[in-house]
Amino acid sequence: MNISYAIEGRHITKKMKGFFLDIDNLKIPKGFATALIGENGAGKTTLLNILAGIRLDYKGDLTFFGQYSDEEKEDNGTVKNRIGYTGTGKYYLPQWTVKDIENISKLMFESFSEEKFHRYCDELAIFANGRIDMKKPNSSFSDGMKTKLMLAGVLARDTDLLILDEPASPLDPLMRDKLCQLISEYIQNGNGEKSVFFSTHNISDMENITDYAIIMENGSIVEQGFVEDLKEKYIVIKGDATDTEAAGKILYTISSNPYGFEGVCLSENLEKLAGMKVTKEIPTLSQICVAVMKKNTRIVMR
Ligand SMILES: Nc1ncnc2c1ncn2[C@@H]1O[C@H](COP(=O)(O)OP(=O)(O)OP(=O)(O)O)[C@@H](O)[C@H]1O
Repeated sequence: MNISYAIEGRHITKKMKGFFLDIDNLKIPKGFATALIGENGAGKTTLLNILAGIRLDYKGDLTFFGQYSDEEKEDNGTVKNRIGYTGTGKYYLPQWTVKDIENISKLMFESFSEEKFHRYCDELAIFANGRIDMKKPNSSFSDGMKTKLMLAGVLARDTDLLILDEPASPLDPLMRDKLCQLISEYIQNGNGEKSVFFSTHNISDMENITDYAIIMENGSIVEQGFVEDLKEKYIVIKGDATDTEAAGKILYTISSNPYGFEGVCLSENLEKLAGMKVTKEIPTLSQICVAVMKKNTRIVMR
């Protein structure tokens, strides 16, 4: 597969008190949905803020759309217009009404379409009665509604890259499903040119639309790849209690009870389990992520 990249990063570092972001090689493939996964405090928001241009105090080199450096992105409105961002913080001021958000978005972004904004407000069920209340202030929306309003705002523009920081977290299950549908449509309508990079703790909910996954731990990337490749690299193993101890020495991660064990194994180590009575399963992305996070976490897991 000939892959090009929406974002490439080299030696991205950012030092904060008690935390060091240190990413040697970052690649966000173009034309795909990439999930950024990691435990609390791993550095996901810090990284996304650097990529979105919210945080500029970092070291390293970034290239956007295969040609623009980060400085060029900051100086070049065209590049910024191609990127949409939603965050977990206060992106729209509390006193802004929906009309203000619409007017300010129109001023800031050439491609912002009122018609699309209204359509996405409608699709995302931002207004309970189905009628858009342009006078409603941002402060009067619930957290989920605020996130949906931000999503309607970015989707109303003609962008090539969406950077979404935990878009699913405040959404109800129905809206998570809707979010997946919208991300999927965005990628599909882009003919290989549009990409989405989102962080999430809701791996199972977002698994269906995730093409590429990046797993972070303590400021660094500890695993990344296309989901289909990761599902070949790792395998789920289940076996009897009599083999728990021996399997524990081979498996990547293991959990056990008096009846048996379940764990994740690197496929390349599978032959080392020869002689044990085990069953094998293709892992879900969620199982891979939990295994990689367990393996790399500094938290003591019982
Ligand atoms: N403004 C700041 N000043 C000092 N430290 C900060 C600041 N912002 C974040 N940090 C620290 O940087 C580390 C990474 O934080 P970050 O918000 O990027 O993690 P995260 O992976 O997004 O976490 P979560 O999943 O909980 O949202 C944490 O240790 C955090 O305390």
